[in-house]
Amino acid sequence: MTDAATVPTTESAPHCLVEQDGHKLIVTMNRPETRNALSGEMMAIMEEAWDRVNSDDSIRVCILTGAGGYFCAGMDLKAATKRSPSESFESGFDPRVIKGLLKGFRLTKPLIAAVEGPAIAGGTEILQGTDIRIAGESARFGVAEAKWSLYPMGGSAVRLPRQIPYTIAMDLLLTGRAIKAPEAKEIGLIGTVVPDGEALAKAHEIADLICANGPLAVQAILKTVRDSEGKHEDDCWADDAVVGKAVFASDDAKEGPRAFAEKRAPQFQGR
Ligand SMILES: C[C@H]([C@H](O)CC(=O)SCCNC(=O)CCNC(=O)[C@H](O)C(C)(C)COP(=O)(O)OP(=O)(O)OC[C@H]1O[C@@H](n2cnc3c(N)ncnc32)[C@H](O)[C@@H]1OP(=O)(O)O)[C@H]1CC[C@H]2[C@@H]3CCC4=CC(=O)CC[C@]4(C)[C@H]3CC[C@]12C
Repeated sequence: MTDAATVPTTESAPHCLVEQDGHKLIVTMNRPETRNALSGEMMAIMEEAWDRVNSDDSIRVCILTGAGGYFCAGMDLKAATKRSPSESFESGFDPRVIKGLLKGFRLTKPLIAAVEGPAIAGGTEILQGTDIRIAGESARFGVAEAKWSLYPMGGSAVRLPRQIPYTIAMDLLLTGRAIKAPEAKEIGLIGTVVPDGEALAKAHEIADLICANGPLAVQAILKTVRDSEGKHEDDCWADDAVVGKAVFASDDAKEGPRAFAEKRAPQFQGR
């Protein structure tokens, strides 16, 4: 496996690296000289990676990280000076679905974010499409778009107030100020703070725990959580039962209890 901190960082290097390590797919935004600002190329590679996560049964969990000790500084603001920011919407780009940023498109496998350094604007926006979020203690988060009279088109005006308390979401969205990892954990934007430089290792540790679990159970839990978002709980139980019964009917659901009784690690096949 390539170490993201040692990958080539010239403009000729791919803007995003995708590597499979056993059942894990690691997606690394790779433009460290711009703090991994999002480019069209980077977004296209991420879109392909998300399709691969959803379609490849050998992938059980995905990790999203950034090269060089940075997560992502959002849209490439310098590139945006070369033409009117709104021109991209005139050339067929439909912002109702921004797959690269996981807006209007969801993964069927868990996505873990490993954040070091800045995760600003689009960087904090894509974070909101991840399931488990780990950050080095000096990582910085914020939705800076309003500072440049831009709009958080990655979905934050809709998602952020659903993911963290309303008044804090409004403070972050309207001021554009950045917060450090301990505060981000306090408000529930991220789940775990580790010493700087250890976010990726922690993400692998958590990914390994998930990979050892029954993949059908993991994906079913994710599906129910996603499908029940925003619904009254009484409107969820019918689907919850269908999804749960399918997991209980699987070979893996026989293997799990058998492994427990035989005092050995289960060998799940995903069927
Ligand atoms: C619409 C969405 C989204 O909602 C909009 C945005 O994301 S707006 C982006 C706002 N970003 C910021 O405010 C961050 C700005 N940067 C900073 O504040 C700081 O640099 C930092 C805190 C990140 C780091 O600080 P440091 O002190 O550590 O480092 P610093 O010295 O400042 O920087 C080091 C060098 O890095 C350069 N740098 C940093 N950030 C950027 C940046 N954002 N862009 C360019 N360069 C950056 C800095 O200048 C330094 O360089 P030097 O040379 O050393 O000076 C949009 C989100 C994704 C968009 C889509 C992306 C793909 C597309 C491509 C197209 O062609 C069409 C459009 C689109 C589809 C596009 C559409 C909009 C989005 C969906």
